[in-house]
This record gives sequence, C-alpha cells and structure tokens, in this order.
Amino acid sequence: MATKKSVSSLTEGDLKGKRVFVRVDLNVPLDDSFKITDDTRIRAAVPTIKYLMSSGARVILSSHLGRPKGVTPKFSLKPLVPRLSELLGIEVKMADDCVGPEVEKLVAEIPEGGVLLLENVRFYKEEEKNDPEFAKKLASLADLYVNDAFGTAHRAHASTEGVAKHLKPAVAGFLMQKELDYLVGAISNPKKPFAAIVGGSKVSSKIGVIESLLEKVDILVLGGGMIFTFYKAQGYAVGSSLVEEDKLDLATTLLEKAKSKGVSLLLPSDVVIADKFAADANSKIVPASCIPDGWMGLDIGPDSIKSFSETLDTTKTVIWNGPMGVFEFDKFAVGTEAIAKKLAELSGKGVTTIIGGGDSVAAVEKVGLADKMSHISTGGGASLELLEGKPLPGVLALNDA
Ligand SMILES: Nc1ncnc2c1ncn2[C@@H]1O[C@H](COP(=O)(O)OP(=O)(O)O)[C@@H](O)[C@H]1O
Ligand SMILES: O=C(OP(=O)(O)O)[C@H](O)COP(=O)(O)O
Repeated sequence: MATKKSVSSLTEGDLKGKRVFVRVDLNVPLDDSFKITDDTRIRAAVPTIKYLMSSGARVILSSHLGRPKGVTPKFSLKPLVPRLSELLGIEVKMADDCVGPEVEKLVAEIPEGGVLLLENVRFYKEEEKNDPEFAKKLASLADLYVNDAFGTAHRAHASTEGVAKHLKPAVAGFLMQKELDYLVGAISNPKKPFAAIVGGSKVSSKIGVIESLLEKVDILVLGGGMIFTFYKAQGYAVGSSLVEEDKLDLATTLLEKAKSKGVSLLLPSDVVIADKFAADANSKIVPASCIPDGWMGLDIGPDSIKSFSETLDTTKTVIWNGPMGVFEFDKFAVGTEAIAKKLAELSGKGVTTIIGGGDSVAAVEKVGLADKMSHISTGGGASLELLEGKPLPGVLALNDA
C-alpha cells in the first residue's frame, strides 16, 4: 500500500473552523448496565481528536458499536459520552442520529474546537452496504475526512470507505498511522532476527497469516489449539485435543514450507492436558507426542516455555497473534502469561514487540503488561488481514502522501 497522507500534515491553517468527519472505532465492550469494561479504543482515539480540537477544527465523530440490525437502543453510543468528555476535557455533544436535518443543525452549532458524536452509524443498513447515497449524506456534513478507525479499516463501509470519495483531503489519523507503522513497517523491514508467535484455536483461521509470515520471519513459534493438527499430521497421539481433520495435509505442507525457506519452526515439546474442557479439569503435563485417550491439550508445558523463551531471547523483533492455551481458564493460562512476561522483558531490552490484536491483547492486558509492549493493536480482524498482506479498504481510500 502506498503511504497515506496523515492528519499530522494538516496545519492550523488547513483545519481552523473546518468541519472534520472523523471515523473512529469506539466499538468497546459494555456490561449489562452499559458500563465500559475496557476503554482502550476510546483512549486510542484521543490524540487525533485533541490535535483537531487544538487546531480549531469542528470535530464530527462517527463510529459503530456492535452489529445492530436497524436502530437498537442497546447499541447506542450514548454510554460513551461521559468517558469521552472526561478524556477530552470538554463536554462532548451527542446527536440522536448520524444523518438528516437534526444532525445538520447540531453540526452547524459545533464551535471551533468542539466535538459532536454521531449516533451508531450501523443503525443504517446502508453503512455496511457501502451505499453511495448514504456515504454522500455523511460526507455532506463535513469539509474533510480523517479515518482513525484502524479496527474497522478492513471493512469497506460507507463511513470507512465510501465517504472518503467525497471529501478532500481524506487522511489517516494518528492511531491509524501508528498501527500501519508497526504492522506494515516493522514487519516489512524488521530488525533481525525476526520471530512470529502464532497461537489461537484453529489453524484454519491463521493459514493466511502463517503463510505470509513464513516469507518474512527467521523463527516461527506455534502454540494454542492449532498445534494438535500439526501433531496429528506427524502421526502423534493427540487424545481428544482440538484437531481439524481436513487441515492435516495443510499442516504438513506448512512444515515443509518452513523447512524449505530456512525458517526455524518451533512446536511445543510438552503440553498441559486436561480430562475435560473446564476451568476445574484435572490436569497433568506430558510430552507432546503422547497425549492419552480421553485427555486434551489446553496449554503449552514448562519445557516448551523454557525453550520458546530461550529462542525469543535471540530476537530483535517479535510479533505475537493468538494465545498459547485456553487462557480464559487460570489453570491453562500459564503458557500465555509466560510468553506475555517474556515479551515485556524483551521490550525493556530494546526488542520491538508487537501484539497483533484479538485474544493475545486480552491476555497481555489480563497480566497488566500492556504498557510494556512496543505496540498493541486495537484491531483483531484488521491486524490479521494486514499480517496476511491484504490491503485494507479504509486505508486504500485515503489520499496518498
Ligand atoms: N489448546 C487449545 N484448545 C482449545 N482452544 C484453545 C487452545 N488454545 C487456545 N485456545 C483458544 O483459542 C481462542 C483464541 O483463538 P483465536 O480467536 O484464533 O485467537 P485470536 O483472537 O488471538 O486471533 C481462545 O479462546 C483460546 O481459549
Ligand atoms: O471489534 C472489531 O473487530 P475485532 O473484534 O476483529 O477487533 C471492529 O470494531 C470491527 O467490528 P466488526 O467485526 O463488527 O466489523
């Protein structure tokens, strides 16, 4: 992807008094009483908004929340207003809609440096359809466009893609820029040795990532549920571990590919097995090659942690996507937590550590090490697509630098 124009290239002269449509990803988790349980994405959106505010722009914020089918009060963005106001240090106004005369009136009232949050853009089915007329309506609210919604950049929707065709300039926000710098920049031009750690439940959901990373890394460490498909392909006994029977040939091909490319591929040498898929399951540690019938592997074992750690000690860049085990159960979170701690330690020694979204981020946050990493992505699906080498529609639509 060509380098895109950044909001940082816009001066006060470009922004003062201008209406700026800013697509952010405020898709944060809310509990049953609409309390925000993780505000990371709101905090991540702040630098761009503050930059625009301090340049005297009139800021129109647009986001989705969840996957509503039509207007659904429980997916309203209203519960986010207090936290957003607190972080920005001003009273953020909220519109009940995202297009139409009422919204136009509220937009006209935004003072220089003020912020208006539009209601959930997915209340309109036209958003996900990238309907050109709807995109035009959104665009008609503003003079220029900033896309800072990295988490939604893999979607070609009206507010992430269509709207960019109608507003000039259409630029990347600071968060978008940072995500691209790390997930594209650091990976296409890494300090070597460069290692990738890929885990998670299934090999089928990570094929594209593994294949793409095999072209770039020196070391590939595999963990999580996907390893059992690799073991079974090698003829090991896997008990009742998670196996994708239709991906056995693929696993063999990936192992061969790693070999032919000179990539050092590490699978765990021992695993923690359980007699049922439950937090209170009985567990024991066994060599990875002999899991008894009726038992399933739910984490990597201590020898694997040791050898993975020793290998990671030799690296200068590490990217991690997907947990090493069922980290949601404390008993099987040890491997994932050990990797998180290892990466935090390596960051302190100058190694670039990138956490590529999804559950690995949740795992790093669970152990309180998020601020120790070089970069933690705010996008699960988006970071996976980037790592697979796919261009993101929300980025493609922006003006070239
Ligand atoms: N050995 C395992 N058996 C079954 N599920 C596993 C195992 N290891 C990890 N998982 C599960 O994988 C899930 C995350 O997988 P995935 O969605 O592919 O990762 P990510 O969200 O990081 O991309 C977690 O819910 C975790 O419990
Ligand atoms: O939370 C999101 O994606 P993610 O869970 O893959 O990080 C984004 O807000 C995109 O949401 P979507 O997958 O409903 O388009």
